[in-house]
Amino acid sequence: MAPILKLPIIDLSSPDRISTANSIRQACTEVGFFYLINHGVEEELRVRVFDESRKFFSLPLQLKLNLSRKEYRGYTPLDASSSKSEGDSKESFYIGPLEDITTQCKLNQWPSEEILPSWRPTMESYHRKVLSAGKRLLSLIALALNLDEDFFEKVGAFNVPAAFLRLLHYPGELESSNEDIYGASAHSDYGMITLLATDGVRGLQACFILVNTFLEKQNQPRIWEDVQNLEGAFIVNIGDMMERWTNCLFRSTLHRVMPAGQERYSVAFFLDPSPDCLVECLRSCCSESRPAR
Ligand SMILES: O=C(O)CCC(=O)C(=O)O
Ligand SMILES: [Fe+2]
Repeated sequence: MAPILKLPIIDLSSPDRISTANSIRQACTEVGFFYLINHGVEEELRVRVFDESRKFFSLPLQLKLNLSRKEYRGYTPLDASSSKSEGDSKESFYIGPLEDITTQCKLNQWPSEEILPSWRPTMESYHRKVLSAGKRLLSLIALALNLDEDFFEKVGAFNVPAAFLRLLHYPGELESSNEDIYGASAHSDYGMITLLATDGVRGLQACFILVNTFLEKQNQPRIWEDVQNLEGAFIVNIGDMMERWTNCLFRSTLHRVMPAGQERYSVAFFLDPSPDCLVECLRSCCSESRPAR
């Protein structure tokens, strides 16, 4: 059994924004993971998203394959989700930005209304709500970085945010006893922030290492700790782009999903800046003694 990682709890609705920002700074510099509570996404909506996700993944494979992933939107079956030889035992479905001034909004794929009538409105509603929570969280993250609260808005990160919802299903029964098969093998997320909801089945682990530079990370022994679910909270983690944006002040922490011997569902929301937003070392994160990397 891996030790349990104790994560800080951040209250998105706390009136004391300065102290919340300080807690976020500590969480992001030390672990790169925290729980987010009072985020405004109703429990009832989360339950519906998981219900609809279960319904979709229970459909016959051919129906799911009709929505095979194109332009980062749609269905990825088991075994094809990883390019690594070890393989990840999961299937997934991506939903991209909903409101988009480019053609991107037409790229989303939706299961037919005859088969899953509430699917699209449920996912759209969740996408909008989590995006709104994510933007509010980023205003606190800006404060945590000694920037103006509306910094990310001002630099255009929210013009057309690259906000992707990823529904995940880990089937549980493994066809192989191969120890190299994971639910999701070790990775860091590539973007700004991720807001993750799980069904409570264990499996998620984060890797805690003391150093925080890209090269040094490769050579460190990996110590894995369990990230437990906290009822009603999002598990938030920092991605690689945010690590770079902050000159490696914030950590993009390696994580993975171990097979739990049980079916598992999760829903990740990856919030990245608008593609036209310039990402360059934040002025509050560099100094003479800490030059931009
Ligand atoms: O399923 C999970 O708990 C984590 C998923 C994840 O890390 C990802 O999709 O990037
Ligand atoms: Fe991840």
